[in-house]
Amino acid sequence: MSTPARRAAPCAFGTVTAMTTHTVTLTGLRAVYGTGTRRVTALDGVSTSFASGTFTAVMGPSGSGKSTLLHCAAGLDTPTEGVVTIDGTRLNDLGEDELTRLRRDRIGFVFQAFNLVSTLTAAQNVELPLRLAGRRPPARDVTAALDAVGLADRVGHRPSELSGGEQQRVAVARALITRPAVVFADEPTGALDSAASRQVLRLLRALVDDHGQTVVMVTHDPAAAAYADRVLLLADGRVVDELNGPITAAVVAARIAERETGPSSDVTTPAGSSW
Ligand SMILES: Nc1ncnc2c1ncn2[C@@H]1O[C@H](COP(=O)(O)OP(=O)(O)OP(=O)(O)O)[C@@H](O)[C@H]1O
Repeated sequence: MSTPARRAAPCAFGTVTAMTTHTVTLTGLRAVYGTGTRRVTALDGVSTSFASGTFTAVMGPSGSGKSTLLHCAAGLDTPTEGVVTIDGTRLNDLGEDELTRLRRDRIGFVFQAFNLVSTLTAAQNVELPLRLAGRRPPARDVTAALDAVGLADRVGHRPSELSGGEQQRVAVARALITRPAVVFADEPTGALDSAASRQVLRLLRALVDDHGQTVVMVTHDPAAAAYADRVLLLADGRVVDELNGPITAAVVAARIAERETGPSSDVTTPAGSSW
């Protein structure tokens, strides 16, 4: 699957291969909660990076540290140790106000529970991050954002007047309105039926392919992970496996099953996979 980070770019002297840059870099992340008998190591030395214009799925058993990884990478949580860099900025060096600004301006969030404001219309929800930053986006920008997620005809609808899939697409439009460096999605299809899930996943995929957006998504669902370019598998707070394209739901499911029960012989792994 081609992505903007890997595309060959034309230039005055012919064609050059674009260099991969990494929008998000995590180095030696540890996250420890509680003390004494209540002490939990949620992340235990995670180092990885997310290339610009790529789609990464983060998977692993319940309690393996997926949400903690996402929250630390997004500056919502502070790791006990380690460094997070987004778009060249070290989060560790930022004060609370600067961190709030970075989250608001450079990061898009999509959560399982859409988190829309029920009294606001779709358009008002989309423009909310900019309003909170004291900016008033032109109406055409808001309409364009809703158009991009296939909801140009739902601009004036309130969340209760939209289906779950439509609400999540409003949340994706809201995540994009600031043109963020990276979109973090925490189980974005967890509350959706399979048809609505596919729409949201196709949308995230299209953002990567057509606009060079960087997307990092936590999911439990191998079918959702199959939309990604790369799958990271966590266990006990560590990255224990990695799968690079071509990725199918069957391959992801087989790799997860292998980790739980040992190798299976009935699913073949495509060349290039590297768990
Ligand atoms: N604020 C916190 N205080 C104490 N322990 C926490 C906190 N946040 C997470 N943990 C613990 O850290 C571990 C990792 O949690 P995390 O939510 O990152 O896992 P997860 O892989 O996202 O799980 P799930 O798939 O169930 O959502 C768990 O054992 C959890 O109980």
